[in-house]
Amino acid sequence: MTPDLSAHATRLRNQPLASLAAARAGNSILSASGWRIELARQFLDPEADAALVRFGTQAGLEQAATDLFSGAIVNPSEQRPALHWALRSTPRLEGEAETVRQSVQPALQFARDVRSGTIVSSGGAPFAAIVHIGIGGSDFGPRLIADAFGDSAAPGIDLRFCANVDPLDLDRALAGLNPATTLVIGVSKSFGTEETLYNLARARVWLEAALGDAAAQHLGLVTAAPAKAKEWLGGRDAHVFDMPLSVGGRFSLWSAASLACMIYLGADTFVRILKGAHDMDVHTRSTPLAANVPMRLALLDYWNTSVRGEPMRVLLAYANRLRMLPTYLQQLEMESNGKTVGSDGAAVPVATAPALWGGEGSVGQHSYHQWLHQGSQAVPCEFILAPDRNRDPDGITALTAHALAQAEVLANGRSFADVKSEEPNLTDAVAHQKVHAGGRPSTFMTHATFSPEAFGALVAMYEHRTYFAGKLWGLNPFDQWGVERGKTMASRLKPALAGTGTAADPVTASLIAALR
Ligand SMILES: O=P(O)(O)OC[C@H]1O[C@](O)(CO)[C@@H](O)[C@@H]1O
Repeated sequence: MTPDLSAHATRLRNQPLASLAAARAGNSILSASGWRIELARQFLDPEADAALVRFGTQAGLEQAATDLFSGAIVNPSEQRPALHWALRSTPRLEGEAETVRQSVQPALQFARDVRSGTIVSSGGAPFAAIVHIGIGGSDFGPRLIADAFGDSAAPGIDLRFCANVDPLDLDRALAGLNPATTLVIGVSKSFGTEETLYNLARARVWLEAALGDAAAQHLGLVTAAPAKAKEWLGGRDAHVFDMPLSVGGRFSLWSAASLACMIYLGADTFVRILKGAHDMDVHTRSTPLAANVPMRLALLDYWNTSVRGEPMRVLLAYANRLRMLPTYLQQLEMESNGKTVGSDGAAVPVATAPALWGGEGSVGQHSYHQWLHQGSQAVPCEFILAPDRNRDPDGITALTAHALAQAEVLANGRSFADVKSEEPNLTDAVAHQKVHAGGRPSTFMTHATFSPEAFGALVAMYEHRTYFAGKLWGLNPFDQWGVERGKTMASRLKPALAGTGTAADPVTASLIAALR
């Protein structure tokens, strides 16, 4: 961290956020793809902003963009480029990037064929249900898309998701479905994830019990490991789709991994999502740092977390369509930058990715907003206000008013004097309990006409932000070695759970003894 940045942070730390914000109201706006991003309520002023931009330039953010979009090896520990952006590129590309771009087409065509009735169930009836089986990046993205635009889904198709190895999850997903008209889609980039293989095996038994060999027509597999999928099929047939190796799981919602959504929502809606994301790619690769939305937001993350020491960021999605976005972004940002060792193997000298949590506005106001307003931590918040404009105007006005009010009160607070002047009959004891300290910084994002394109652009913005933030921390945002140890240990504990082995750790051993 440059002494320059920490000096600015110290200088601004005790300045009232309300006055800092008032001085910047309306002139600290970033915009791209129809998204307007207000940064006035951050502990920043023009000097600190300029210092951050200088820091970003020195850190090579613009070169990082060139590296990403030129297919350079930006994932050194796995020696891979990160080509998720190619999946949504409209212009033709070269080499591997073009292969990645083309990889979406077979899934889109399959979706069109299912919707048109060209592809039907083994008995000839149209598919009436889809069960998407996958976990992590092979689940959160498709689930987010399906939930965000489910109101425009094809009538007559019931889409269910299953991720957990808890058998109840699949039982619920299959409950009441008829195997004869159900399509099971298994998504696993590695085709090696225990939860997904467990659920897929059970689903296959469910299909085969009813359909015998015809079950193959009811099974779709999306993976970057076709050989493993073939082995798992054991000579059976199935619809198999490619998921490029150069696309990280948590960056894969643009790929065939979202086949279930392509069928459920229609290929056209999915193509609109890709178009919006591509639009954000064009902004990201062509806009100088100072006005580059993902780069500036990555610098803001570095500022709040590594310079100002904020351990978390709270995402408040004031749009029912985006109610699953916080969960999706938890994986994207925390699995990407939840690390303390750089891609060079050295310890990173500053705090890295903040804990990200949040939920749907205004629902969260009746839950954790009490903590946000009067808790002992003043955490940075991020508002996304993007309701459908063509719905009941009273509701839209109310939602908008609540989002604006929350951001204002978090920043400006409410003093004891304000409380007493507005509610003079209160006892001092109660009046003090109504004081809001304020000083809670926030970013406020709005979009005039939320749409599949706006959605695509938003998610792509977060992807690039995550990449650039990883760059500022000197991390490799595309690997996730930290998830492996738990998986290894889980398989090592199974013999002890079965009573045919022992657990090395005494606490685990006593837990197993109690469980058995
Ligand atoms: O798509 P796969 O290979 O089944 O992996 C699922 C998820 O598991 C992880 O590897 C974490 O365990 C994620 O990165 C990934 O999205």
